[in-house]
Amino acid sequence: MDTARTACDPISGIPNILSIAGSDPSGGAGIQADIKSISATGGYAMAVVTALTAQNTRGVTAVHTPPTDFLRQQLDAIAEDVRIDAVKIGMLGSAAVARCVGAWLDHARPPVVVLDPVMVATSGARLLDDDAVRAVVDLARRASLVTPNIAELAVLVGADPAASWSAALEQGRVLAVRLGTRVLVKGGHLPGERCPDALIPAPQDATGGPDTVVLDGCRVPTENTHGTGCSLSSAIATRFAVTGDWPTAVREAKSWLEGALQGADLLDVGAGSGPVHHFHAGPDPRAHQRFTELAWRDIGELRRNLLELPFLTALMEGDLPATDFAYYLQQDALYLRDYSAVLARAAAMAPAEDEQLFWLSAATSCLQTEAELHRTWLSGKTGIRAGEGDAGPVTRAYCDHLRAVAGRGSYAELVAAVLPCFWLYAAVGDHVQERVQERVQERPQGRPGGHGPSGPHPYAAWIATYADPGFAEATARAKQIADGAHRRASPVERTAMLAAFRWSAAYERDFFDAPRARAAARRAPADLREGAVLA
Ligand SMILES: Nc1ncnc2c1ncn2[C@@H]1O[C@H](COP(=O)(O)OP(=O)(O)OP(=O)(O)O)[C@@H](O)[C@H]1O
Ligand SMILES: Cc1ncc(CO)c(N)n1
Repeated sequence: MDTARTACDPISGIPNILSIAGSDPSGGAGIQADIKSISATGGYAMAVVTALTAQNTRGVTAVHTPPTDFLRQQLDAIAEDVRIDAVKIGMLGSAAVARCVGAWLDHARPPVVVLDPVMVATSGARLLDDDAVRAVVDLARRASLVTPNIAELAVLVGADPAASWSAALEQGRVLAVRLGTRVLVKGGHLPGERCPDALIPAPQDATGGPDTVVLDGCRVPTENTHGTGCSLSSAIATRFAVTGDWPTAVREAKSWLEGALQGADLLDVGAGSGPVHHFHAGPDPRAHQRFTELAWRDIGELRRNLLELPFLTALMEGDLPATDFAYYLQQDALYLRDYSAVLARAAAMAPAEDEQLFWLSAATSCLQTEAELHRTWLSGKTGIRAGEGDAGPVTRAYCDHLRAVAGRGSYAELVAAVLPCFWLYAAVGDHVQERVQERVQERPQGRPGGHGPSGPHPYAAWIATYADPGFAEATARAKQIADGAHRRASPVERTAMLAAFRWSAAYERDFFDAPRARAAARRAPADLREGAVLA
């Protein structure tokens, strides 16, 4: 399976996770646990049933396995319609079922597969035929990650169960080599105060790649551990689909499971080993994540594109055509007037006086900056002439987007929409400052236009404006306000916040590219074919 992928990028920010597993009607393990785990850790859960168990917290009394034809029909029905971001596989029960799932994986090729090689329930009941072990090994070779417990690890390497953590790690390394895939060794069944897990890289990763990552954890004093393995593997699949990084996914899933174990005794389900509390953290895991972290990660690629734009490179080099610079400044002045109005609207919607004051003062600063742009840069003194006075297509689209969110969005959504103008501008400023500082020190400010290779940097004075500490402070405060609004927001609002942020970030990038796009459009030859519309 593909392992070097990045996090999925669905519009909603919610990946689609498919569990292929057995049913536990008592709800603590199997697909029932998977659906709860996936939902609790930020995924959209789907489930294909391999087998039905008659089971409670004390044990399994019967297993019914529907025909594999029907299993394949369930799998195909999903794959034909839904984008699958990750698959988690649990109880397979028999060799025929394992082979059927293997054939479907070869056909559907989902990007990520986490295999929990379920053999025995926490209660001690067997959940896999003896002759099915080979078929599970075959399946495990197609997985991105395999998560056996101590007993399953021993069966898979054909040895006695490890009695110590170091013996378990050794068996994990043997298994990773045998399967050619990464393995999570779980310490849940070893004695001791600690409950460590270890992520062992696939052999091909290990050469120059990451080393084994040990994730320590404290043992939660509870008897209610039914379904921990199912819950953990589903949470890892989900967090990997969100973050694109295995150690991060395991760390986040393990920390979430620790909370679920801590909450387990609050539930009152059965007389045996009861289930963990999947929703100990509330219904939406994003409530516990910072918006700024989610959003910044979300626009990672866009940020890289932005910093590589020819406009910025030329600005730093000092060979940006003066006309492009003038166009940028003039569009910025037009933008700031609208942006100020939108910030004033955020002030009007703010739930508390300190936030109201912050947005009002930001709105005022925008108008002052706009006036300053005209006075200092666009007045003719600098040799820059403001071209025609209309808003260009990017300015227009960006302002329309902001005004639309201000008109129909919530406060949280509006805060997310105005944030990239602070944050990305500050990021561009840091980047440009860093790159040109040395050169600017050597060659003090000069005027745009005619500078020789040894002359002063023509944009030094402009670049110096990026270093404004007041702006950095305002950016930090805007981020803080966005995080607070996200904590208080509903799940639907949180999704809208991310979308609004993403759109604004894309317009920020396009804004810096607009002078080049405009110049390129001007240079494009007219279409003189018959029937073409002449401008
Ligand atoms: N009492 C506990 N306190 C903290 N973490 C635990 C505890 N018991 C298990 N874990 C953790 O739960 C996860 C699942 O481990 P475990 O070895 O119990 O899986 P499993 O045996 O496959 O589970 P299942 O009960 O579903 O068969 C691991 O991350 C492990 O470290
Ligand atoms: C259906 C099912 N799958 C997995 C396990 C392992 O906990 C279980 N007890 N039941």
